[in-house]
Parts: sequence; C-alpha cells; structure tokens
Amino acid sequence: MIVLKPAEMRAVDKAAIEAGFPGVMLMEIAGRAVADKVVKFIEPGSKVLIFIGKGNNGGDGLVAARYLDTEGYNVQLILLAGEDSLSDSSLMNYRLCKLRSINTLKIDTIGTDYQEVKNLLAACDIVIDAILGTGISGSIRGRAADLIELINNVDKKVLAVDIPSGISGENGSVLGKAVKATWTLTMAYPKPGLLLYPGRKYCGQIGVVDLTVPEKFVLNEGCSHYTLTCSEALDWLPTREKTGHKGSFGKITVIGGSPGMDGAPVLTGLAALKTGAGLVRLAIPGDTLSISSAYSPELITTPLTKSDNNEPDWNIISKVMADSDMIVAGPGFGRSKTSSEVIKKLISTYHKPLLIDADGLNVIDDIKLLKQRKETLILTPHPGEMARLLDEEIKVIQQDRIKIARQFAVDKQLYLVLKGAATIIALPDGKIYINTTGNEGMATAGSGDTLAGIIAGLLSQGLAPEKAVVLGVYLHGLAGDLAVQDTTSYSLMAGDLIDYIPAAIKKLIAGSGGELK
Ligand SMILES: NC(=O)C1=CN([C@@H]2O[C@H](COP(=O)(O)OP(=O)(O)OC[C@H]3O[C@@H](n4cnc5c(N)ncnc54)[C@H](O)[C@@H]3O)[C@@H](O)[C@H]2O)[C@@H](O)CC1
Ligand SMILES: [K+]
Repeated sequence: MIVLKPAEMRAVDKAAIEAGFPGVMLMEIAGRAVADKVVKFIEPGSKVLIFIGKGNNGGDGLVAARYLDTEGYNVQLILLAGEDSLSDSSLMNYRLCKLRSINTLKIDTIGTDYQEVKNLLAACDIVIDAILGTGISGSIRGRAADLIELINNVDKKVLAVDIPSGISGENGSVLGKAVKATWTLTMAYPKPGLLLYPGRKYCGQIGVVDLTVPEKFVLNEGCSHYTLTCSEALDWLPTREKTGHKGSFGKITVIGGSPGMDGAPVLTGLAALKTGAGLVRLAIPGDTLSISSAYSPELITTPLTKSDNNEPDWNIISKVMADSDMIVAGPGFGRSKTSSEVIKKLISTYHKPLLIDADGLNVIDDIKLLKQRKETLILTPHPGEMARLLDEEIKVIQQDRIKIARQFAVDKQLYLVLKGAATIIALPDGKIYINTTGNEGMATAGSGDTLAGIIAGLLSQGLAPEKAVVLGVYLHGLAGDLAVQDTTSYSLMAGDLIDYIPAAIKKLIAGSGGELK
C-alpha cells in the first residue's frame, strides 16, 4: 500500500481538485467515514464530543457532526477557531451544523480553567479529535496544547481524524503534545508518521478511508514510501508447485557459527526450512561444527575450516558456493580473521544472492566492496551494526532511519533491512517500505537470526529480492505477534518465532494478518 508524506498528500489532493474532484466532496467522504466509524462502535443517543480545529481536519469533523446529529447522536462541538478563520469548506459545514442547531462551545468563551470543557469530557461517550491534521507546522501553539492534555487526561475512547493531533505526519515525532487515540481513520493513504515511532503508539488501530481519488493521481505525483498489507503479503507468498522437489524450493547455505555462538546459524537454518526452503546446509568452523550439527536432524552440516589449523578451507567454500542457490553469511560468526576473510571472498566472488547479517556485517571493514558487487546483496543490520558500517553513533542512525537506510541502499545498490521498532526496508531504487508487524517481545537474542532465515527461505523459493525482504520482515513480525499472545512479551524467545512461522503463514492464507494494526 502506498504511504504518502503530508506534502505528497497535499499535491495529490491539489491535482485531484484541479482535475475536477471538488474539495468539499473529499471532505464529505472523509467526514462521512468518521461518522460511520462512530456508528459502528457506539449506539445512537450517545454523547459525541468533537474538537474542531481551524483547518480542513476540523472540516472533516464538522461533516461527521452533521451525519451523527442526523443519526440521533447527542453531538457537541468545541470550536478552536473563530468562524472567520475557517477554510471555505469548513465554514460551509459549520453553517450547516448551525442550521441543525448542533451545540457549540467556542474557544473565546472557554475560560482559562477549562471547567466547561472538563465537564463535557467527563460526560461524553466518545471524543473525536479533528483539531489538527497533516497541516501542522512546528510545535503545537495556542490553546490546542491545553485541550490535547485535557483529552488525554480522561479515560474515553478517542477517534482521531486523519492523524492524532500533534503528531508529525512526516516522521511520527510528537510536536509538543499529541492526542492518544483509540482509533485513527486516515484519509486516502497512511502517512509515514502513523507507522513510525513514537507516532504509531498514539494512533491506536489505524483504518484507511478511500476518498475515491484514482491511484493515477498519486502515481503522477510520484511516491516512494509503502507498507505491506495482509492481502498484498498473501499475493506475494510463493506458490508451491505440486510437482516440486527439494531442489525446486532452493538450496541455502548458512555460513556462521563460532565457539559459544553455535546456535545462531541453526536458528537461521530452521527458520529458512520452516518458511519453505528445500534444503539448508550449515557451513560452520570445524571447532563448532559438532555442537551446531547436534541441534537438528533436518540441517546438513559442512566444516568450513581445515581440521589441523582451523583456517578457512577454500576448496570446501568454493564447493559450497557452487552448490547453493543463495548464501546467508554471518549468524554467530564472531569477529575473527576467518570470518572477515570469508565474508570478503563471498562479497567479491559469489555470483548468486547473498544475505549478510550480524557478525558478517561487523567484519566488513571496507564498504566500497559492497558497491563493487553486482549481484543481489541483502544486508540486515540493527541500528548498532548500521552505525558501525557508517562509522556513526547509533543516535544519528535513529534520528532519521529512513533517510540513512535509503542513502545506503541507493548508493551501494543493495537491499537494506534496518531493524528496530517499525523496521525500514530500503530498496536499491530508493523505494522505502515501513513494516507494521512485530512487537517489543521480539527484542531478544537470536530474533535477527530467524529473520535472515525467513528472508532466505522466501528468496530460495524464487521470490524476487524486493518481495523476499519486505514479505520476510512482515512474516517475521507476524510470527512474533502471534507468538506473543501465548508467551507474553517477557518470555518470547527466538525459537518461538520459528515455531509460529506456520501460524503466520496460515493467518495470511486466512486473510486475517495484521492489516495496518
Ligand atoms: N483536499 C484535502 O486536502 C483534504 C484534506 N482533508 C483533511 O484536511 C487536513 C489537512 O488540512 P489543512 O491543510 O487545512 O491542515 P490542518 O487541518 O491540519 O490545520 C492547519 C491549520 O492549523 C494551524 N496550525 C498549523 N500548525 C499549528 C500548530 N503547530 N499549532 C496550532 N495550530 C497550527 C494553521 O493555522 C493551519 O491553518 C487533513 O489532515 C485531512 O484531515 C480531508 O478533508 C480530505 C481532503
Ligand atoms: K486529528
């Protein structure tokens, strides 16, 4: 699904309006959808308190007020602007509200103790937040900040129109104060700020309203941000040929492991098998091999080093390279001379898809090598590994994850998965996917190893790299979301993620995956 930044959304709206879609009609569709959402959850007769800002976000709230009044709700408006400062479409709707005698409390009559607002908040059944939408600039000004705090101080259901007021649609930051919503109904397309933290925490459940503007207006204006929905994820899931054999579902080699880190490549290998790979081989340094190979009978193992001196065995490595459809390198590999030499060799001489994770990333000392590689390269760093690759501090990476991920992916022409809450996937053509699945329980040792395995499992079944990385991240998060329901976020472990891959796939097939949670 396309995700639009506020400026992109405005450009699309402008183009649609110029082409003949009346702005007032778009507002009507938006407000009607807000009213429908209230009708779905609360009975007629209930008290609906609607906060109206002076922009078009407020206009959406005024349309909702008209419909809810028509349908027998007890509607009360709190108008945060003088009538004369409302936009034309909003003013028209405000007048229609007045014609219906909808109760209105105006900002200039609200005392500085806000007692009347507090009373209305205490008595209402639901709050609609139509204070500010994507037109916000800078930190919340004026009395809007006080009202947002009052809304957050009562324990009521809150429906945010388009975006919780105070959240930046651009990047999800809190601009001073922001409404904590139960639901957010976003207009036309989700905005990055709804999907990125901290904004995402403020949105509650997100729904998207179809404003009936054809997608060609978006495509004409250009877009670069996306998020995968459940139905798209199902479309992308590789189909399994009835007559397929293990060769047709791909042979993966996982290169990694080191003393004390013998389980990491096993997690990657098992996750790949559970996702559907035909065959997984682990190539492990000799001193660790017997431990890793003891974990699971489904995994084939090969020694990566010579038995006498534990140096890389280049003959075996060449055979492994020739015999694999793709390689995952790095899980538990340690930062030894062996791992550094092997990773370098793979980057420069392995001509099939290569995924580098964990210590495989930590031993790359010359990032120019990455750029020289022509074949598919996928990197899956967490912020610490990304910081190391760029020789930056983690906080610099976290300040603008999308920009950093995109620059790296485009410059080095690779697929970059920057892990973390709301994982960012940057493609070599500059496209960005923001992932919506996953939870804090997944911040646990080995979780990244399983992600590498899931992506490899999809790629080895023939999925294009772009789809394998995006769907892999989605499935990994979905497995985590299903696992956490049984384990709690305290007890979730990487092995649980593997155990729940089948449930995640089943959920996709049943069409009930985490659609914009
Ligand atoms: N054609 C369109 O553009 C459509 C827009 N829609 C709605 O319109 C919204 C965007 O409308 P607008 O562009 O009018 O923007 P907003 O409704 O977000 O409000 C902008 C107004 O808020 C004030 N403001 C800006 N920053 C502020 C701050 N930091 N503190 C206090 N006040 C501040 C400004 O005076 C400005 O006039 C969307 O979020 C959506 O809800 C929908 O009606 C559908 C169609
Ligand atoms: K809002």
